[in-house]
Amino acid sequence: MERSKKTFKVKGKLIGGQRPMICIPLIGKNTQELIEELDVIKGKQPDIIEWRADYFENLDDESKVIDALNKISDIAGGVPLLFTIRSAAEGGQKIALNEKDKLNLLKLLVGTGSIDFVDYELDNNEDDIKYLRKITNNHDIKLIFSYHNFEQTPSVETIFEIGRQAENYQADMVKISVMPKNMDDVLVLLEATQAINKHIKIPVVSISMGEYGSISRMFGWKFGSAITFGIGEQSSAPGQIPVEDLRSVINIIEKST
Ligand SMILES: O=C1C[C@@](O)(C(=O)O)C[C@@H](O)[C@@H]1O
Repeated sequence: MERSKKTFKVKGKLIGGQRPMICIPLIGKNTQELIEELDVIKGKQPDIIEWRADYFENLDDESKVIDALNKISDIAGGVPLLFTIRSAAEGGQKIALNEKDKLNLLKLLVGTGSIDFVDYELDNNEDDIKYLRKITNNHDIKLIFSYHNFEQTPSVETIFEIGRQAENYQADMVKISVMPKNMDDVLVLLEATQAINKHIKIPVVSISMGEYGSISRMFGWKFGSAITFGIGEQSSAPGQIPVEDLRSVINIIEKST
């Protein structure tokens, strides 16, 4: 496979290399739930843990967020932490913060040194995207620009352009998660993944969601997807499969190819 893209390491984990990283999302709504979830998840040895903070019921209370983050970071130990407040428009929970509050919170968290990556939707305002790139760069935190479509799978060309847009905004990676209506759509996502992997210089994470798409979570990495999301305790998106199954399939494919 042609590989002109940049890879990078976070806490010793190679992102964008030959083997996909397994990420487990945390979706607890309070600190206690997060700790319990994390205890289970830690035992499953994820490469990355994602805190989907849009599920956290006290997101509008900075001290509670910092307290939860400190606890998560302590328990996670050396496992890289991805911080995501998924927007409601792209499948996240409704939150009490407006975009300005959200950016202020992100600025605060980026300065703590406890998170390794931030995910932010490409659909956001251009000034906000550039601002977030600036503050994450200042703290050497990796930034993922993402796109989610729970309705359909856009064309290969449109998905490719999303990758290009993220690269132009100087993302460290691009994440694209789309809903297929049939297996043709799954192929569209895989073809676009391969094109981005070949021609765009940042690692791509791609997901075809739902029942049709769940196979993309198992072998999308062979087409260039750098991270796959699996269920540790609870699913955070349609079509996710348990991490144990994901790891078995990846091992089998790796052994036989
Ligand atoms: O963007 C993604 C991908 C995802 O939506 C999935 O389909 O596995 C799961 C989310 O938690 C994560 O933020």
